[in-house]
Amino acid sequence: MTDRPTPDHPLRLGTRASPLAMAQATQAVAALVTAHGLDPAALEIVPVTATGDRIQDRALAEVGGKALWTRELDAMLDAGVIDAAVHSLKDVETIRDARFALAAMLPRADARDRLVVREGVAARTIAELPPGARLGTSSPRRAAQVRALRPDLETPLLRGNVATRLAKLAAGDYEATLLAAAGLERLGMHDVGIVQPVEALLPAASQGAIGLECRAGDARVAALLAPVDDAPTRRAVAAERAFLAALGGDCSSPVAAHARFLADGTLRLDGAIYSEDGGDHVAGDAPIARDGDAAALAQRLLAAAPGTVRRLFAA
Ligand SMILES: NCc1[nH]cc(CCC(=O)O)c1CC(=O)O
Repeated sequence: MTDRPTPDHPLRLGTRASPLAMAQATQAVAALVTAHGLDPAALEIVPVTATGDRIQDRALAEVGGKALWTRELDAMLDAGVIDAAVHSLKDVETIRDARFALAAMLPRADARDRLVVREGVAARTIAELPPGARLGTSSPRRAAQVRALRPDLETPLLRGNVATRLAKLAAGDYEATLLAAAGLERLGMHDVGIVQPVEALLPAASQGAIGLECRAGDARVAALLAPVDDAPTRRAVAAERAFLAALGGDCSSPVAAHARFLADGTLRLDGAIYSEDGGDHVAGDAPIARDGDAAALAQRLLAAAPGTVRRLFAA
Protein backbone atom coordinates (compact mmCIF):
# COMPACT_ATOMS: atom_id res chain seq x y z
CA MET A 1 0.00 0.00 0.00
CA THR A 2 1.50 3.26 -1.10
CA ASP A 3 -1.04 5.42 0.70
CA ARG A 4 0.11 4.57 4.21
CA PRO A 5 1.50 7.64 5.98
CA THR A 6 5.29 7.69 6.33
CA PRO A 7 7.72 10.03 8.11
CA ASP A 8 8.23 11.74 4.73
CA HIS A 9 4.49 12.03 4.10
CA PRO A 10 2.94 12.03 7.57
CA LEU A 11 -0.75 12.06 8.42
CA ARG A 12 -1.26 15.55 9.84
CA LEU A 13 -3.67 15.71 12.80
CA GLY A 14 -4.89 19.15 13.81
CA THR A 15 -5.82 19.91 17.40
CA ARG A 16 -6.37 22.84 19.71
CA ALA A 17 -3.21 23.76 21.55
CA SER A 18 -4.47 23.51 25.16
CA PRO A 19 -2.78 20.87 27.33
CA LEU A 20 -6.01 18.84 27.39
CA ALA A 21 -6.42 18.98 23.62
CA MET A 22 -2.77 18.02 23.14
CA ALA A 23 -3.26 15.02 25.44
CA GLN A 24 -6.26 13.99 23.33
CA ALA A 25 -4.28 14.30 20.10
CA THR A 26 -1.48 12.21 21.61
CA GLN A 27 -4.05 9.56 22.51
CA ALA A 28 -5.38 9.59 18.93
CA VAL A 29 -1.84 9.20 17.57
CA ALA A 30 -1.20 6.25 19.88
CA ALA A 31 -4.43 4.56 18.75
CA LEU A 32 -3.56 5.03 15.06
CA VAL A 33 0.04 3.84 15.53
CA THR A 34 -1.23 0.67 17.22
CA ALA A 35 -4.06 0.03 14.77
CA HIS A 36 -1.81 0.25 11.69
CA GLY A 37 1.58 -0.69 13.12
CA LEU A 38 2.90 2.71 12.01
CA ASP A 39 6.16 4.45 12.76
CA PRO A 40 5.09 7.19 15.24
CA ALA A 41 6.97 9.66 13.03
CA ALA A 42 4.36 8.94 10.33
CA LEU A 43 1.91 11.05 12.34
CA GLU A 44 2.29 14.75 12.92
CA ILE A 45 0.33 16.79 15.49
CA VAL A 46 -0.49 20.33 14.29
CA PRO A 47 -1.62 22.56 17.20
CA VAL A 48 -3.77 25.67 16.65
CA THR A 49 -5.19 28.27 19.02
CA ALA A 50 -8.99 28.39 18.75
CA THR A 51 -11.16 31.50 19.13
CA GLY A 52 -12.63 30.04 22.30
CA ASP A 53 -9.14 29.72 23.82
CA ARG A 54 -8.39 33.39 23.18
CA ILE A 55 -11.50 34.70 24.95
CA GLN A 56 -11.03 34.18 28.66
CA ASP A 57 -12.92 37.01 30.33
CA ARG A 58 -16.48 36.47 29.12
CA ALA A 59 -19.05 33.71 28.94
CA LEU A 60 -18.72 32.23 25.48
CA ALA A 61 -22.49 32.29 25.11
CA GLU A 62 -22.19 36.10 25.27
CA VAL A 63 -19.52 36.27 22.58
CA GLY A 64 -22.02 35.02 20.04
CA GLY A 65 -21.20 33.26 16.85
CA LYS A 66 -20.85 29.54 16.63
CA ALA A 67 -17.97 27.19 16.28
CA LEU A 68 -15.66 28.88 18.78
CA TRP A 69 -13.69 25.66 19.15
CA THR A 70 -13.83 24.37 15.58
CA ARG A 71 -13.56 27.36 13.23
CA GLU A 72 -9.76 27.39 12.85
CA LEU A 73 -9.44 23.60 12.56
CA ASP A 74 -12.26 23.55 10.00
CA ALA A 75 -10.47 26.10 7.85
CA MET A 76 -7.21 24.14 8.01
CA LEU A 77 -8.93 20.87 7.20
CA ASP A 78 -10.80 22.46 4.31
CA ALA A 79 -7.60 24.00 2.94
CA GLY A 80 -5.72 20.71 3.14
CA VAL A 81 -3.22 22.02 5.72
CA ILE A 82 -4.21 19.08 7.92
CA ASP A 83 -5.64 15.67 7.01
CA ALA A 84 -7.81 15.20 10.08
CA ALA A 85 -8.85 17.06 13.23
CA VAL A 86 -9.05 15.70 16.76
CA HIS A 87 -11.97 17.11 18.74
CA SER A 88 -13.38 16.91 22.22
CA LEU A 89 -16.83 16.05 20.89
CA LYS A 90 -18.61 17.88 23.68
CA ASP A 91 -17.36 21.16 22.18
CA VAL A 92 -18.27 20.33 18.59
CA GLU A 93 -21.54 21.75 17.22
CA THR A 94 -24.33 19.20 17.05
CA ILE A 95 -24.95 19.96 13.38
CA ARG A 96 -21.71 19.95 11.43
CA ASP A 97 -20.78 21.38 8.09
CA ALA A 98 -21.31 18.83 5.30
CA ARG A 99 -17.69 19.34 4.20
CA PHE A 100 -16.55 17.22 7.14
CA ALA A 101 -17.14 13.65 8.24
CA LEU A 102 -16.81 12.21 11.73
CA ALA A 103 -14.70 9.24 10.70
CA ALA A 104 -13.99 7.76 14.16
CA MET A 105 -14.68 8.05 17.87
CA LEU A 106 -12.12 6.71 20.32
CA PRO A 107 -13.41 4.52 23.18
CA ARG A 108 -15.11 6.85 25.59
CA ALA A 109 -13.46 7.82 28.87
CA ASP A 110 -15.36 8.40 32.13
CA ALA A 111 -18.32 10.58 31.08
CA ARG A 112 -19.04 11.87 34.60
CA ASP A 113 -18.32 15.19 36.27
CA ARG A 114 -16.10 15.53 39.32
CA LEU A 115 -16.72 17.98 42.13
CA VAL A 116 -13.53 19.80 43.09
CA VAL A 117 -13.57 21.79 46.34
CA ARG A 118 -11.15 24.35 47.71
CA GLU A 119 -8.92 23.30 50.58
CA GLY A 120 -10.80 23.57 53.85
CA VAL A 121 -14.20 22.91 52.29
CA ALA A 122 -15.52 19.51 53.33
CA ALA A 123 -18.07 18.32 50.78
CA ARG A 124 -18.26 15.22 48.63
CA THR A 125 -21.49 16.17 46.87
CA ILE A 126 -23.27 19.35 45.80
CA ALA A 127 -25.76 18.74 48.61
CA GLU A 128 -22.95 18.92 51.17
CA LEU A 129 -21.54 22.29 50.05
CA PRO A 130 -21.80 25.03 52.70
CA PRO A 131 -24.80 27.40 52.52
CA GLY A 132 -24.32 30.16 49.94
CA ALA A 133 -21.14 28.60 48.55
CA ARG A 134 -19.83 29.79 45.18
CA LEU A 135 -19.45 27.05 42.59
CA GLY A 136 -17.54 28.55 39.67
CA THR A 137 -18.31 27.21 36.21
CA SER A 138 -18.52 28.33 32.60
CA SER A 139 -21.08 25.68 31.74
CA PRO A 140 -24.76 26.77 31.58
CA ARG A 141 -25.66 23.10 32.10
CA ARG A 142 -23.65 22.76 35.31
CA ALA A 143 -24.87 26.15 36.61
CA ALA A 144 -28.52 25.17 36.05
CA GLN A 145 -28.04 21.71 37.58
CA VAL A 146 -26.33 23.12 40.66
CA ARG A 147 -29.06 25.72 41.14
CA ALA A 148 -31.74 23.07 40.65
CA LEU A 149 -30.19 21.04 43.49
CA ARG A 150 -29.19 23.98 45.68
CA PRO A 151 -30.94 27.30 44.93
CA ASP A 152 -28.87 28.95 47.70
CA LEU A 153 -25.56 28.42 45.85
CA GLU A 154 -24.00 30.96 43.50
CA THR A 155 -22.55 29.94 40.16
CA PRO A 156 -20.13 32.71 39.10
CA LEU A 157 -18.31 32.44 35.78
CA LEU A 158 -15.08 30.45 35.94
CA ARG A 159 -13.28 30.11 32.62
CA GLY A 160 -9.93 28.99 31.33
CA ASN A 161 -8.24 25.67 30.83
CA VAL A 162 -8.24 23.04 33.57
CA ALA A 163 -5.03 24.27 35.25
CA THR A 164 -6.29 27.88 35.24
CA ARG A 165 -9.59 26.85 36.80
CA LEU A 166 -7.87 24.88 39.54
CA ALA A 167 -5.54 27.85 40.25
CA LYS A 168 -8.52 30.24 40.53
CA LEU A 169 -10.22 27.78 42.88
CA ALA A 170 -7.12 27.58 45.07
CA ALA A 171 -6.89 31.39 45.09
CA GLY A 172 -10.13 31.45 47.07
CA ASP A 173 -12.59 33.06 44.66
CA TYR A 174 -14.79 29.97 44.70
CA GLU A 175 -15.57 27.16 47.12
CA ALA A 176 -16.00 24.55 44.40
CA THR A 177 -16.13 23.77 40.71
CA LEU A 178 -17.19 20.89 38.48
CA LEU A 179 -14.84 19.42 35.89
CA ALA A 180 -15.13 16.51 33.50
CA ALA A 181 -13.48 13.37 34.90
CA ALA A 182 -12.25 12.61 31.37
CA GLY A 183 -10.29 15.84 31.13
CA LEU A 184 -8.71 15.42 34.57
CA GLU A 185 -7.74 11.82 33.77
CA ARG A 186 -6.18 12.83 30.45
CA LEU A 187 -4.08 15.41 32.26
CA GLY A 188 -2.92 12.80 34.78
CA MET A 189 -4.95 14.35 37.62
CA HIS A 190 -6.35 11.03 38.80
CA ASP A 191 -6.96 12.07 42.38
CA VAL A 192 -8.43 15.54 41.80
CA GLY A 193 -12.08 15.86 42.77
CA ILE A 194 -14.87 13.47 43.67
CA VAL A 195 -16.80 11.76 40.92
CA GLN A 196 -20.54 12.52 40.83
CA PRO A 197 -22.79 9.63 39.80
CA VAL A 198 -24.85 10.25 36.65
CA GLU A 199 -28.00 9.79 38.77
CA ALA A 200 -26.98 12.88 40.76
CA LEU A 201 -25.49 14.98 37.96
CA LEU A 202 -26.28 13.98 34.39
CA PRO A 203 -23.29 14.77 32.13
CA ALA A 204 -23.27 16.78 28.89
CA ALA A 205 -23.92 15.11 25.57
CA SER A 206 -20.64 13.67 24.20
CA GLN A 207 -18.73 14.25 27.44
CA GLY A 208 -15.60 12.11 27.54
CA ALA A 209 -15.68 11.30 23.82
CA ILE A 210 -12.93 12.18 21.33
CA GLY A 211 -13.83 12.43 17.64
CA LEU A 212 -11.63 12.35 14.56
CA GLU A 213 -12.90 14.26 11.55
CA CYS A 214 -11.69 14.27 7.98
CA ARG A 215 -12.89 15.92 4.78
CA ALA A 216 -16.10 14.34 3.51
CA GLY A 217 -15.11 12.30 0.49
CA ASP A 218 -11.49 11.81 1.56
CA ALA A 219 -11.67 8.03 1.28
CA ARG A 220 -7.98 7.50 2.03
CA VAL A 221 -8.02 9.32 5.37
CA ALA A 222 -11.45 7.93 6.28
CA ALA A 223 -10.07 4.42 5.79
CA LEU A 224 -7.02 5.21 7.94
CA LEU A 225 -9.21 6.53 10.76
CA ALA A 226 -11.91 3.83 10.63
CA PRO A 227 -9.99 1.13 12.56
CA VAL A 228 -9.81 3.28 15.73
CA ASP A 229 -13.59 3.80 15.78
CA ASP A 230 -15.34 2.34 18.82
CA ALA A 231 -18.86 1.27 17.80
CA PRO A 232 -20.48 1.30 21.29
CA THR A 233 -19.13 4.83 21.91
CA ARG A 234 -20.44 5.96 18.56
CA ARG A 235 -23.94 4.59 19.24
CA ALA A 236 -24.18 6.12 22.70
CA VAL A 237 -22.76 9.49 21.68
CA ALA A 238 -24.92 9.61 18.53
CA ALA A 239 -28.03 9.21 20.70
CA GLU A 240 -26.92 12.02 23.05
CA ARG A 241 -26.13 14.31 20.15
CA ALA A 242 -29.45 13.54 18.44
CA PHE A 243 -31.24 14.50 21.68
CA LEU A 244 -29.38 17.82 21.80
CA ALA A 245 -29.86 18.44 18.07
CA ALA A 246 -33.62 17.87 18.35
CA LEU A 247 -33.69 20.75 20.82
CA GLY A 248 -31.59 22.96 18.57
CA GLY A 249 -29.07 23.00 21.41
CA ASP A 250 -25.28 22.99 21.64
CA CYS A 251 -22.59 22.79 24.32
CA SER A 252 -23.78 26.12 25.78
CA SER A 253 -27.36 24.91 26.33
CA PRO A 254 -28.66 23.91 29.77
CA VAL A 255 -29.15 20.34 28.57
CA ALA A 256 -27.76 17.06 29.87
CA ALA A 257 -27.81 13.75 28.00
CA HIS A 258 -26.17 10.46 28.78
CA ALA A 259 -26.62 7.09 27.08
CA ARG A 260 -25.42 3.78 28.47
CA PHE A 261 -25.72 0.12 27.65
CA LEU A 262 -27.74 -1.97 30.10
CA ALA A 263 -26.83 -5.53 31.09
CA ASP A 264 -29.19 -6.89 28.41
CA GLY A 265 -27.29 -4.98 25.72
CA THR A 266 -29.95 -2.34 25.06
CA LEU A 267 -29.04 1.33 24.98
CA ARG A 268 -30.81 3.68 27.37
CA LEU A 269 -30.76 7.44 27.06
CA ASP A 270 -31.30 9.77 30.00
CA GLY A 271 -32.02 13.40 29.18
CA ALA A 272 -32.67 16.56 31.17
CA ILE A 273 -33.55 20.07 30.04
CA TYR A 274 -33.29 23.07 32.40
CA SER A 275 -34.43 26.66 32.54
CA GLU A 276 -31.49 29.06 32.53
CA ASP A 277 -31.59 29.61 36.30
CA GLY A 278 -32.21 25.94 37.06
CA GLY A 279 -35.52 26.82 38.70
CA ASP A 280 -37.41 24.45 36.42
CA HIS A 281 -36.44 21.29 34.60
CA VAL A 282 -37.76 18.17 32.95
CA ALA A 283 -35.98 14.81 32.88
CA GLY A 284 -36.71 11.36 31.54
CA ASP A 285 -35.29 8.33 29.78
CA ALA A 286 -36.03 6.09 26.83
CA PRO A 287 -34.63 2.95 25.20
CA ILE A 288 -32.76 3.77 21.99
CA ALA A 289 -33.27 1.18 19.27
CA ARG A 290 -33.44 3.20 16.05
CA ASP A 291 -32.94 6.63 14.52
CA GLY A 292 -35.51 9.03 15.86
CA ASP A 293 -35.81 7.53 19.36
CA ALA A 294 -33.54 10.16 20.94
CA ALA A 295 -35.33 13.03 19.15
CA ALA A 296 -38.66 11.57 20.28
CA LEU A 297 -37.48 11.67 23.92
CA ALA A 298 -36.47 15.32 23.46
CA GLN A 299 -39.90 16.19 22.01
CA ARG A 300 -41.71 14.30 24.75
CA LEU A 301 -39.76 16.08 27.52
CA LEU A 302 -40.13 19.48 25.89
CA ALA A 303 -43.89 19.02 25.47
CA ALA A 304 -44.15 18.42 29.23
CA ALA A 305 -41.80 21.27 30.16
CA PRO A 306 -42.83 24.55 31.75
CA GLY A 307 -42.57 27.70 29.60
CA THR A 308 -39.31 28.76 31.28
CA VAL A 309 -37.68 25.66 29.81
CA ARG A 310 -39.57 25.51 26.51
CA ARG A 311 -38.86 29.05 25.40
CA LEU A 312 -35.09 28.39 25.34
CA PHE A 313 -35.49 25.86 22.55
CA ALA A 314 -36.54 26.08 18.96
CA ALA A 315 -38.26 22.71 18.84
N1 LIG B 1 -15.84 22.72 27.69
C1 LIG B 1 -14.49 22.36 28.02
C2 LIG B 1 -14.26 20.90 27.94
N2 LIG B 1 -14.50 20.21 26.81
C3 LIG B 1 -14.23 18.90 27.05
C4 LIG B 1 -13.80 18.79 28.36
C5 LIG B 1 -13.42 17.56 29.06
C6 LIG B 1 -13.11 16.37 28.22
C7 LIG B 1 -14.29 15.67 27.67
O1 LIG B 1 -15.44 15.88 28.06
O2 LIG B 1 -14.06 14.83 26.78
C8 LIG B 1 -13.80 20.05 28.92
C9 LIG B 1 -13.41 20.43 30.29
C10 LIG B 1 -14.48 20.21 31.31
O3 LIG B 1 -15.68 20.23 30.98
O4 LIG B 1 -14.14 20.02 32.48
